[in-house]
Amino acid sequence: MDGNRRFAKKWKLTEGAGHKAGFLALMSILKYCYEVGVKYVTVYAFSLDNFNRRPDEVQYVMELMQEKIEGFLKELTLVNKYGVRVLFIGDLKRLYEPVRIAAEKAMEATAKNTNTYLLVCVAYTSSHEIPRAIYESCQEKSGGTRVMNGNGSDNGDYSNGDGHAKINVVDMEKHMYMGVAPDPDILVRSSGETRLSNFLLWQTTNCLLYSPKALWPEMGLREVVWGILEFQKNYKYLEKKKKQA
Ligand SMILES: CC(C)=CCC/C(C)=C/CC/C(C)=C/COP(=O)(O)OP(=O)(O)O
Repeated sequence: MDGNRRFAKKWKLTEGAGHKAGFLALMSILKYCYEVGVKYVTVYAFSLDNFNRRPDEVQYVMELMQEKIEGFLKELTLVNKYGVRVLFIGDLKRLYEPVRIAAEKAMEATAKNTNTYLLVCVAYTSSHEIPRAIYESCQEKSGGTRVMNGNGSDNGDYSNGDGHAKINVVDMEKHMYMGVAPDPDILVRSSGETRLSNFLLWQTTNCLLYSPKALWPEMGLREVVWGILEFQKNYKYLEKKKKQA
């Protein structure tokens, strides 16, 4: 969701108002996605790197998240009627505690829904997710026992006993935060940016990158429809690439 602060600057608003406008845009995009039948939507709401921003901005975004998740919890009847399951993805212990508590409540309250999935990446970066999945996979394979490697020195490897941790893609995907969802078909980055910024690096090998010029708060139905048309145009090619992988 790139461009909240630039949107604020453009309209001479406070930075916080830019983030609020970003949240409103998110709500309308989610509604359009629901209407056109997108089953999985993943949003990059706050990266681990975003914690390095000015403390007052971090606090503002955390408070905004808390307010919105708590508001969401008050609408559970409607949420469950539409069958929306919400999952917060990332190193949740890095969140401000009230946000983490509200996020955990939202996950628990929607855990049985299967109609549509909203994955909210918070305190997330791929460069945290991938090494963590390697570590967890190795630990699982070695039964959590730290063993000596081949030359007898304990270098911190987790191994199955012969000096090598035998992990594969299936092990890794089991331990990825994003293992709960299929790989995305389209990655939308607003503001015309084409950098991935440490988002879903493992999951986007055969994914279409779509980068509309609109700043995130300006995103609307036009961008959703255009993104889907772009995907349809490239569908056969992307499917062929997936099969070759
Ligand atoms: C509950 C829930 C999902 C809440 C979402 C809250 C929200 C809108 C978070 C976005 C924060 C953020 C770092 C946006 C990126 O724009 P930017 O600040 O990097 O803007 P810039 O690219 O113009 O600098």
